[in-house]
Amino acid sequence: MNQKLLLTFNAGSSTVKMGIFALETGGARRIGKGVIDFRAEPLTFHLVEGPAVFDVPLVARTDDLLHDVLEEVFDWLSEHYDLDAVFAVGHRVVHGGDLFADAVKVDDTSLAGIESLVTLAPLHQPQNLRLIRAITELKPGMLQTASFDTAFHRTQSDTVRRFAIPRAWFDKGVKRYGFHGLSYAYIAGALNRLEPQTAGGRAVVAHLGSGASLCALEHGSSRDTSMGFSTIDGVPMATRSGAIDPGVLFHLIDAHGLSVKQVEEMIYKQSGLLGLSGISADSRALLETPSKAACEAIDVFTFRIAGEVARLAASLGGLDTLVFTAGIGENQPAIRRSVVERLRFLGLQLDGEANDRNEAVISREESRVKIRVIATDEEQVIADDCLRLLG
Ligand SMILES: Nc1ncnc2c1ncn2[C@@H]1O[C@H](COP(=O)(O)OP(=O)(O)O)[C@@H](O)[C@H]1O
Ligand SMILES: CC(=O)OP(=O)(O)O
Ligand SMILES: [Mg+2]
Repeated sequence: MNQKLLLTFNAGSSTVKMGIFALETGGARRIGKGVIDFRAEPLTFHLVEGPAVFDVPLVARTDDLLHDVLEEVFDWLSEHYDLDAVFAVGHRVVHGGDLFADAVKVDDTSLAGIESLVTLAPLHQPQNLRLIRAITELKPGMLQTASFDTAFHRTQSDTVRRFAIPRAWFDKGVKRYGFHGLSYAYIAGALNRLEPQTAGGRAVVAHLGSGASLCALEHGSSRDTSMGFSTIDGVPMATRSGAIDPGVLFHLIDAHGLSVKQVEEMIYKQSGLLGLSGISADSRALLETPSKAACEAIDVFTFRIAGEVARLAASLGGLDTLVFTAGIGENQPAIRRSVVERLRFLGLQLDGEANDRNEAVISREESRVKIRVIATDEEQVIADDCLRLLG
């Protein structure tokens, strides 16, 4: 009998990451990964199968229905894998609000719940829903599960989750939820394997990708995080502003006549590294560009990240471990160096050579805080959730 397969979808703000997992005794083992890059023109499917890497330009366009894109990707995948052996599909869904404390099977009820949260994550939730619907259409009867970014943060106290606005709004759901929970769950598991006694103790994890946030972990449980009600809050990102004085938004609307939609577009899509530099949303490009604006964009980015590490350390009452993860955190030594240098006053000491080589531990022996680089794997968390739910 053919080996059973499981697919995972992780729709972020700019890419859809796919995982192909084989079912084995003991769990799901990754055998392939793909990325559909919505920033590329033409749309590109990037497949990694062991040591082999394929880059396939797609005929489908960015504005085509996702199901056209997926059909083309599945055609391509079927040359490498027996797609008839796929027994389930697991999805990352960014917002679970107060409705979902854990991963769920997708059915009419859970789908309605996911849909009711669209306005809370306009950059992500619609894409998550489009993927679920496209699979339902392309593979009728396929078992699907949803794993929520927000669920990991449900261990936070109400003090952390409250905004200082009239308290009735908290009861109506206006509160800090936190995101990137699948990534933090993976890192908490990795810290637990590395340091079984303490799971890193009081740890701050910096998830720095296109979207970026930081999380305060106490022995592996979330206590605080930089993203709050929406995926805008916290540190600046590729195209999102990060936390901004709400007075700026009132001013743009009242004094400059911008519509709420225009402000939303600006804050989600034209700000962050892109807005600050006027050059690129990709920190790689900015580090290579010798211009004042590019330098300033990186400076603001690392300044705000270091500030958030210090705030979260205060939230934890101390700091034992700092972890860098996601695209930038795992691969960009210059950004890590700049963040850590700003935190020397907290006793952080970087091993410059280990940092330049992207090693697993990049702090010096005498550093008061251990600094680690851990590659995150949100798809593994989705696959594990999916297996657990479907038994
Ligand atoms: N190999 C790499 N080297 C340097 N930077 C990278 C690399 N891969 C990704 N990045 C950086 O990480 C960002 C994307 O991170 P990622 O975690 O994949 O984000 P997301 O899941 O939010 O799309 C890119 O914009 C780029 O700046
Ligand atoms: C929540 C979020 O910002 O996700 P991503 O980094 O994948 O865009
Ligand atoms: Mg991501």
